[in-house]
Amino acid sequence: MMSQNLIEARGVTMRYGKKTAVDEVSFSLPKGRVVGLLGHNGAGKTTLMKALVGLKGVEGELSVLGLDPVRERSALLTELSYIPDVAVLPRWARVHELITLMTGLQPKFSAARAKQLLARTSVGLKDKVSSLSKGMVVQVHLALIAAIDAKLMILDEPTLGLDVISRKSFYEMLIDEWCDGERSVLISTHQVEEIEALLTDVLMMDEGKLVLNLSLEAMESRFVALAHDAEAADAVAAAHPLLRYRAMGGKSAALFDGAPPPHLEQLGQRFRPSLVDLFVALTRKPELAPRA
Ligand SMILES: Nc1ncnc2c1ncn2[C@@H]1O[C@H](COP(=O)(O)OP(=O)(O)OP(=O)(O)O)[C@@H](O)[C@H]1O
Repeated sequence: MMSQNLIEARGVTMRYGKKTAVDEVSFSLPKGRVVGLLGHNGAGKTTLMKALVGLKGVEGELSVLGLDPVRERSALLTELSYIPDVAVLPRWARVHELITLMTGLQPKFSAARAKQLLARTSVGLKDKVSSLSKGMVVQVHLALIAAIDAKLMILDEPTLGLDVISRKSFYEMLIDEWCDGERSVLISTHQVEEIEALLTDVLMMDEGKLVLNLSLEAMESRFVALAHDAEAADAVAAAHPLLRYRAMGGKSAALFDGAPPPHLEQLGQRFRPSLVDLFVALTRKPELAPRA
């Protein structure tokens, strides 16, 4: 029977020569989710996304929208909205020409919908791509792919190089205009803080491995942060938290997977850890990683 999930990955491994870029990754992506794919530079995010759109084959099992991404790539591409990390729009083109181009290329693309989405932005249909700012180009790109009637959108670092206002309007357009409770979107990004409020789920990669696959709700009930005074530091350290850090206001804090031991709870104050704290705890900082 065909799976209800938009993505099913079982033991997906991907290599470049001897380098394992994606290591035994398994996850399912149901409909109606906004999933953040997080990881340091080189963690394997782009490589995994390449597999999802059939640009690179995998060892293991991978199904996207019920299709084999490599063998059934052309069918898959009509059902998918995708912006790669190297996305460029032809600089010579005018926006209305891009709409015409998409109409010819994508059976599920709606020109009327693209125009409606562009009306949200300050971009005109007659504008040339070369005259647009980086932020405007990314908005045009989003309008074009969000006008595809698809169930799944894959965005590889879509807001790279944009200022905070442009990033905000990008995500607003994505959530308002594309997410409808049925469609799902998988977004890779380094802007962990900014994206936390948008996400329903998080996938965290570290050196090719999936180190966390969790809904934000589950994250809140599973991980506990404890703010404590300096005097409690030794007792906290003895309980081997995932991470010890400075929380807001400079107070010492520790992050636990599960409830901290009862004797510690009395020494501190529980608070909700942020996704950034969890990210730091679960992924190694590249500058600290020993290289073989
Ligand atoms: N074409 C390639 N040939 C050889 N090795 C590659 C190639 N592309 C990526 N790699 C290696 O695979 C690993 C994963 O790279 P990938 O680009 O998937 O990481 P990423 O998480 O997307 O990083 P970033 O956040 O910097 O974009 C890295 O060690 C990288 O050096």
